Amino acid sequence: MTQIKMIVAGPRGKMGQEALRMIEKEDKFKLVACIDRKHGGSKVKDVSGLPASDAVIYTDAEQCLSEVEADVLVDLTTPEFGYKHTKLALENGVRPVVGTTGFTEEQMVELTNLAETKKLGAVIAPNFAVGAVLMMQFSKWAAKHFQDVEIIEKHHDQKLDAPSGTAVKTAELIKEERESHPQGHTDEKETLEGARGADVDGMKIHSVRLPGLVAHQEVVFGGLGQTLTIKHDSHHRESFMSGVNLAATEVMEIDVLVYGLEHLLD
Ligand SMILES: NC(=O)c1ccc[n+]([C@@H]2O[C@H](COP(=O)([O-])OP(=O)(O)OC[C@H]3O[C@@H](n4cnc5c(N)ncnc54)[C@H](O)[C@@H]3O)[C@@H](O)[C@H]2O)c1
Ligand SMILES: O=C(O)C1=N[C@H](C(=O)O)CCC1
Repeated sequence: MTQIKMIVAGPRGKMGQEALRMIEKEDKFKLVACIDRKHGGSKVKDVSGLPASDAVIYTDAEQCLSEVEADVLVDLTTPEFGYKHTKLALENGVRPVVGTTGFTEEQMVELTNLAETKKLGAVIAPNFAVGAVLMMQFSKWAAKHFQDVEIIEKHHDQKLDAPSGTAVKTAELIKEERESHPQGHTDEKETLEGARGADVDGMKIHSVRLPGLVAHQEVVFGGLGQTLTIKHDSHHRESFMSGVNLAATEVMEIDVLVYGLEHLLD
């Protein structure tokens, strides 16, 4: 069996550690290197808490992606470095699988064009949990029948970006079905700035950040005499790993960038 050779960026992070455990368990994957801010030149197995792998850690992403023979980069870092790593991967013929959220629209367009030029598969998925992908798809469907909606996303308090990538993607999917219009009372005034949340075409997004949370979202639709709430909870980061596994496998079969795991699910 030909193994898929993987680089993981952000191996000591909450998601990075889960990804290393998932890769270690799967015969079809082989960890060949990691990109980290620390421990350059060390082996993964020499860093406390990481699996027993001989893969070498690089602090220079460009050096790693140009020197190491790899098929896939899994990026689980920060918006700033995730973008840089994804671009470097594509420039060096490595297929990116990106969980990092918070990319701008301009960055998404640039990366999509770069993948097309290079004829390389790439996956950028704001949420790798299958339940969250279904929650987003159900919300798109519900938006055909309910025009008024608010999104409440709740995450742990170490998250850098707001709103979450999942909330942004959910709003984009709903926009495909919902006529742009203001919601709430026409004379509505905020007496405390931000009280009504962020605005996307009149629909509102509210971001909650608290210790104890992992990743949660409620999409609340309102109609005459009824509401519909579509809710998903990730209680553990293991919930994302079947999606990372699927993306790292399927990215080898495509030659364009896809945004969202739904493009790879049956
Ligand atoms: N798509 C999904 O399903 C999903 C799920 C969870 C988290 N996320 C996203 O994944 C990212 C990581 O989340 P997390 O909870 O693991 O965060 P985290 O803060 O626990 O981990 C981030 C890691 O990135 C490392 N890092 C930062 N800059 C780096 C650089 N230049 N080179 C290499 N490593 C670098 C940090 O040292 C840290 O270990 C975030 O953007 C988050 O929004 C996505
Ligand atoms: O922990 C995070 O950060 C998460 N971010 C994703 C997002 O921004 O949508 C979703 C899963 C967890």
